[in-house]
Amino acid sequence: MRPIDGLTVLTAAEMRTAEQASGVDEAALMDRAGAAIAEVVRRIGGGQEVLVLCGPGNNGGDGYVAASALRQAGIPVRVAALSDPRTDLARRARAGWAGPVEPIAEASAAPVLLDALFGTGLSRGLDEPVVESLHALSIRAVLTIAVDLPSGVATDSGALLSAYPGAALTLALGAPKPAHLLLPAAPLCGTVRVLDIGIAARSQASVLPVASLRSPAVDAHKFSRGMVAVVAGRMPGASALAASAAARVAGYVLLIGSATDRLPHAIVRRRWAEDALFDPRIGAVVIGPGLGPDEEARAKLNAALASDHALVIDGDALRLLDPARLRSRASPAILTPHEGEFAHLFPDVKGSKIDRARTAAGESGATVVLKGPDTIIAAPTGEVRLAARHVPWLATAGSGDVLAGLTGALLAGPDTTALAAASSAVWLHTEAARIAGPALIADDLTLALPAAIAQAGA
Ligand SMILES: NC(=O)C1=CN([C@@H]2O[C@H](COP(=O)(O)OP(=O)(O)OC[C@H]3O[C@@H](n4cnc5c(N)ncnc54)[C@H](OP(=O)(O)O)[C@@H]3O)[C@@H](O)[C@H]2O)[C@@H](O)CC1
Ligand SMILES: Nc1ncnc2c1ncn2[C@@H]1O[C@H](COP(=O)(O)OP(=O)(O)O)[C@@H](O)[C@H]1O
Ligand SMILES: [K+]
Repeated sequence: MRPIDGLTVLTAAEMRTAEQASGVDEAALMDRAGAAIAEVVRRIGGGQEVLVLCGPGNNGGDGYVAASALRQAGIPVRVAALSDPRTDLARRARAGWAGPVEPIAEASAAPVLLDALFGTGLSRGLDEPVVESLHALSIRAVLTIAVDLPSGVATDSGALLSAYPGAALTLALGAPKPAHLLLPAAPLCGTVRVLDIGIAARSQASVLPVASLRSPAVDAHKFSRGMVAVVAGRMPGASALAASAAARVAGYVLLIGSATDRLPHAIVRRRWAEDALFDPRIGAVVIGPGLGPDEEARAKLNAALASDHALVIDGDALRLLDPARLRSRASPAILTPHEGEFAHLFPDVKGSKIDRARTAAGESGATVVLKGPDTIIAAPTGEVRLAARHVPWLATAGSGDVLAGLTGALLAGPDTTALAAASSAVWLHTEAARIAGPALIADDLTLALPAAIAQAGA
C-alpha cells in the first residue's frame, strides 16, 4: 500500500492498456487485487464484520475475491450484490465465493463497508434506490473503503455521476486515476493509497511529488542563486507579497515600480522605466500581481514580452495577455490562471481540468498552472502534474501573489525547467499553508516558507 505522491496517473483507457501490456492474465490481476484489498481490510478493520457490496463488473469481481480472502482469514464477512456478474472474470470470482449473496436493498449494515460496486467502468449515474442503500449502509458503518474508486465518480474527469456518501479510504488498483485528485471526486475518496498489482504504469501525468530543493552550492553567490524582477503596478501590496515570497528562494529580488512601506529591506527597489528589464542578470520576471488593467500595465507587459527573460505571468497580466504572443518567444513562460482567468485566456478550450490545462499549454507553448483546490500544472510537451494535497485556507486574497513570486524565484534558479519550477512552487505553497495553519493570511505564507523549504530537503 503506497502513498500517491509522485506516482503516474492513469485514465481508465490507459489502465486497460497497462493491464493488457503487463503480460499477466486478467484473472491473476483480479486475484492479486482482491487479495491485496482483503489484507488492508483485515489489518485496519480490527476484526469487525465486513459487508462487501459487489457490482456487475470487474470492480464487483474484486469484491468477491476480497470477500473470499477475508473469510479464509477468519473475518466475519457478508456479500450483497447489485445484480448477477456480467463479465467472465466477475462470474469466476463470484463462483469462488462460498457464502450467500443478498440483494443490496435487503442487506443490513456492518461496521466495515467495502464498496466494490463500480470502478473504471462506470458509465452513468447509479439508480436512485442503489444510491439510497449505499448511503444508508455507509451512515451505519464505522469505516467505508472504496475499491479502486468511489462508486459514482467518473474516472477521468472526477465528475460526480451520482451522490456518494464519502469513503474514509480508497484503494486505487495499480495506479491513481484522475478522479482521485480532481474535484468534486477527490474529497469523497478520503485517503487514497495505491495497491501494487504488478502492472507498469506509463503516462504523461503524475501526482505532484514532494518538492526536492537543494541548499545553495558552497560556491554560490547571490546572482548564481537566481535574480528575479517583480514588476509592480496599481496595487503594490500584491507585488510586495510576490517579492517577499521570491526573496525566500532567490538570491536577489528586484521590485520594479511602486512599493509598500513594509517591503523587506532585502528587496531592491527600482522605478519603472522602459529599460528597467534590461539587466542580463535577471533570471525571471514576475508580472501580474497588482498590475492593474490600464495602459501603463499594458506597456509593462509589452516590455516583459519583448524581453528575453523567462516570465511568470499572473493576475491582471493574464487579462491583458494574448497567449499567441508567447509562441515566438525563445525563453519559457509560466501562466498561473485561476479558473476565471483561464476562461478569459482560453475561452474555447473545454474538457476535464486536465484536458483544458494540457490543451492550453500545447496551444500557447507556455507551462500552465491552472489553480484551484485541485491545481494542475501542464507543460507544452503534454506532461501534467496533479496536486494531491488540499489546504482550503489557501483560498485567501494574495495567496496567488505568493505563488507567482515563488514560481518566479524557482524559475530564475539554476538547472531547472518551467515544469519543475512550477511543480516545486505549488508544493511549497501548499506546504507553507499547512505550516501556517488555520486562519492564515497571505503574509503568513511568506513567513512559513523557510520551514516549508526545509521540509523539501534544503
Ligand atoms: N481488467 C482487469 O484486468 C482488472 C480490473 N480490475 C477491476 O475492474 C474494474 C473495472 O471493471 P469493469 O471494466 O468491468 O467496470 P466496473 O466499474 O466494474 O463496472 C462496469 C459494469 O457496470 C455496468 N454499469 C456501469 N455503470 C452502471 C450504472 N450506473 N448502473 C448499473 N450498471 C452500470 C456496466 O454496464 P454497461 O455500462 O455496459 O451497461 C458494466 O457491466 C476496475 O475498477 C478494477 O476494480 C482489477 O480487478 C484489476 C484487474
Ligand atoms: N479551496 C482551495 N483549496 C486549496 N487551495 C486553494 C483553494 N482556493 C484557492 N486555492 C489556491 O490559492 C491560490 C489563490 O490564487 P488566486 O485566486 O490567484 O488569488 P489572489 O489573486 O487573491 O492571490 C491558488 O494557488 C489556488 O490554487
Ligand atoms: K468502487
